[in-house]
Amino acid sequence: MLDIQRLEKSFGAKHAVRGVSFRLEKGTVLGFLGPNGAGKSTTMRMIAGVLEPDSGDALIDGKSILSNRREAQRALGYLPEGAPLYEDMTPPEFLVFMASARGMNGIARKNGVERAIADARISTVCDQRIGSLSKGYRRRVGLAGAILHDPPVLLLDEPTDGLDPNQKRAVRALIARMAPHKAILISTHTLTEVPAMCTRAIVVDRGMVIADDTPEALARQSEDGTLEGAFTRLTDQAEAESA
Ligand SMILES: Nc1ncnc2c1ncn2[C@@H]1O[C@H](COP(=O)(O)OP(=O)(O)OP(=O)(O)O)[C@@H](O)[C@H]1O
Repeated sequence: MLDIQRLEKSFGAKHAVRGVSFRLEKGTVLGFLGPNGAGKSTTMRMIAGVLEPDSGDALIDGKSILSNRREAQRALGYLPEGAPLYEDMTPPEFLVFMASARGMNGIARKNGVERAIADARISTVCDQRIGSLSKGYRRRVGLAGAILHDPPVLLLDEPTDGLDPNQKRAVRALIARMAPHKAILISTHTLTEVPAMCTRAIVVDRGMVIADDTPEALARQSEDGTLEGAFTRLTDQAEAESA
């Protein structure tokens, strides 16, 4: 469903993403982990077609984000980091706008907006302007925008960032409900939620994939048996190897 092929990106002298490749099948929730500045958001932006790679490609449901961007983006729901939203709109206005931009009309648009509002649990804030919402609710409006057209592939950049524990649980439950029918890539710094949420985890460091396994197998690589321990060991090791 998602086939990432040797993506590369530099910003001036900074080689941010260095040949990242992986494949993701339906039913997989992949935790995309790595220290600050590892290249996670840059990789996700290239997959989403909002940043041009220097080389490499991403096939979304078989469609190239470079040569068939429109079709590829149709198969993709993307929650960017920070989720820039239209502050003066209410959530339903924003979702109708997004749905129209995606070519959804009539009953399909109405049903899509209603389903996204219910799934993201934002019905209680539908009368408020997005600009007046708390960080957590804005994140959930962004999430509603990403799932609006029920795409087979989801790219969620820190979806639980800024959410309180109840909202985090609600988002994890939503991801679990969607998981059997989709391929989902999630970046997060909250390692404790990875075993419960993800069936697989990739660790990137300095723009390269340095580990790819189940969260349980990764955790077993650490002395204390935790994913945090494995993360520290792997990323410290990467630092030592490149020193
Ligand atoms: N537009 C840009 N211009 C210049 N450098 C950039 C740009 N975007 C990202 N970078 C650099 O590329 C590297 C990777 O950044 P990226 O945001 O992809 O990391 P990340 O893994 O998502 O980090 P975080 O966990 O902090 O969000 C960093 O060194 C960053 O400073």
